[in-house]
Amino acid sequence: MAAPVRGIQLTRAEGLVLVLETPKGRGVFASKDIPARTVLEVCPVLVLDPVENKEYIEKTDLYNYTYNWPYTPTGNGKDHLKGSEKPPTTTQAVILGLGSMFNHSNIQQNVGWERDIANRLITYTALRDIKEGEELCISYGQRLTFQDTEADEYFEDTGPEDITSWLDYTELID
Ligand SMILES: C[S@@+](CC[C@H](N)C(=O)[O-])C[C@H]1O[C@@H](n2cnc3c(N)ncnc32)[C@H](O)[C@@H]1O
Repeated sequence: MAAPVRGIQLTRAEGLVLVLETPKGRGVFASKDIPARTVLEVCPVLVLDPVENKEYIEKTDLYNYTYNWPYTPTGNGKDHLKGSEKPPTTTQAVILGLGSMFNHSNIQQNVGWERDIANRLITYTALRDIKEGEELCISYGQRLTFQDTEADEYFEDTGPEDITSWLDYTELID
């Protein structure tokens, strides 16, 4: 009998489909009801060298797919960004698997994610019960690199009385 394989358990929940043409490009949707707290996907990540990221990746479309990731300086001085005396403590990471396909929503965020720094993984989990047909969305935060298709809805939802949201909104369209 073969020895058991030791490794990290990878998960992809059932009931996830990739829809190719949505107003946000491709997106992940539920093809069946998904209960809250379901682990949707465990994604390995590729942590980028900060200098390579700055010099190359940031100039490509991949820039729109990377996540912030902590960086431990090598100590060899080769990871200093141009003009900086100190090595960076953060870099960017490319998320493999379905992780890179989750679109952003401020108003319908239903997926949370957590970094596992030591194992270079991200785990995506359902934040609430998700109904068949819903898009699965994470929040990218407030500083977006594109025009949010839901920005108007977000504004209508929060209203100008809510000064914090108003400021967030103006930041998005700057
Ligand atoms: C990580 S990718 C997500 C997958 C992407 N839709 C695709 O087709 O490859 C991020 C990109 O998706 C698009 N996107 C994500 N959320 C969006 C939103 N709320 N409004 C408009 N575009 C969005 C933007 O083009 C963004 O740069």
